[in-house]
Amino acid sequence: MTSVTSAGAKLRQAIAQEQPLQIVGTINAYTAMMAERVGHKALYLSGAGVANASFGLPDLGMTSLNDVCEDIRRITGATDVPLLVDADTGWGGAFNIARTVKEMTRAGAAGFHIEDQVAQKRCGHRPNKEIVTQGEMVDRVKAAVDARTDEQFLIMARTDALQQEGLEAAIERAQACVEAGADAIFAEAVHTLEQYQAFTTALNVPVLANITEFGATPLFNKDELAGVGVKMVLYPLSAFRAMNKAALNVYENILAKGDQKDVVESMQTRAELYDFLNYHSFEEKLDSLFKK
Ligand SMILES: C[C@](O)(C(=O)O)[C@H](CC(=O)O)C(=O)O
Ligand SMILES: [Mg+2]
Repeated sequence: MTSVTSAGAKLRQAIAQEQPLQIVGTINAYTAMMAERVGHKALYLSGAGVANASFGLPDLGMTSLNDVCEDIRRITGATDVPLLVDADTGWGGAFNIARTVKEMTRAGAAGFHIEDQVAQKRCGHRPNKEIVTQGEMVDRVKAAVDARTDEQFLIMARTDALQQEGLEAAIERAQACVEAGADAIFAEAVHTLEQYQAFTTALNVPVLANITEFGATPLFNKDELAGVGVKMVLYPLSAFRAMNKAALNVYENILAKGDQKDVVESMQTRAELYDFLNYHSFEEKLDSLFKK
């Protein structure tokens, strides 16, 4: 096996090895550690996740490059698994996109996806999205490819064109992005396996399926997606949604009952928490460094 050095190289290797590669959203460093421990080979930092979880904001292009880089650093500082990052629209013109590539690489990201929505973007599964021209999207990709400091950093082009312009136009955009140097394609808000098949047949780079809940895409199984040539399956906010529901239940219970006895069963124990954190090895280090 060739030696793997950069985060980008690790992500490319994972895409080549896993069929398809499952990429799970991790909202913070600790959930990333749990995902790593149970065996996930690729992690994801969601733009919606940064906005919702870190800032209490909707996913409408209100967070900045620095906001996202802070969360990247926290996750890549705690795990060795490659992290794919949501770069939304790249936050501006060619030079801004170049900074996005460089800063995300410095923060430890393995790759990003950049999309063809207008700056005032929306969640990909909401109605009334607006997209930039194919030419402008191709320029975004070119700027990203040109700015790479780690040649293995994965540049994934996301197209939101299916909703407004239909399948053929979306595929044509994706092809233009590949010609401009995109390493992979994120086909957003796809409805059927046949549509995924059309993307994968037309493209000679890996295609990602975004299997986000309560959206436009049915919850296809990874084997169904592999069957139509999809190489990466994304679960951007699945754990976040589950965490939110669990937390809400705890808050409501404490208020209603005056204690948390009824919800303790739903909690991760202190021992489990410490295990994922390698807490005891830190304590042992303290003991050996500062023996009384
Ligand atoms: C993948 C996504 O871009 C994200 O920010 O996680 C979102 C996910 C979601 O809102 O469910 C998107 O698909 O736009
Ligand atoms: Mg997003």
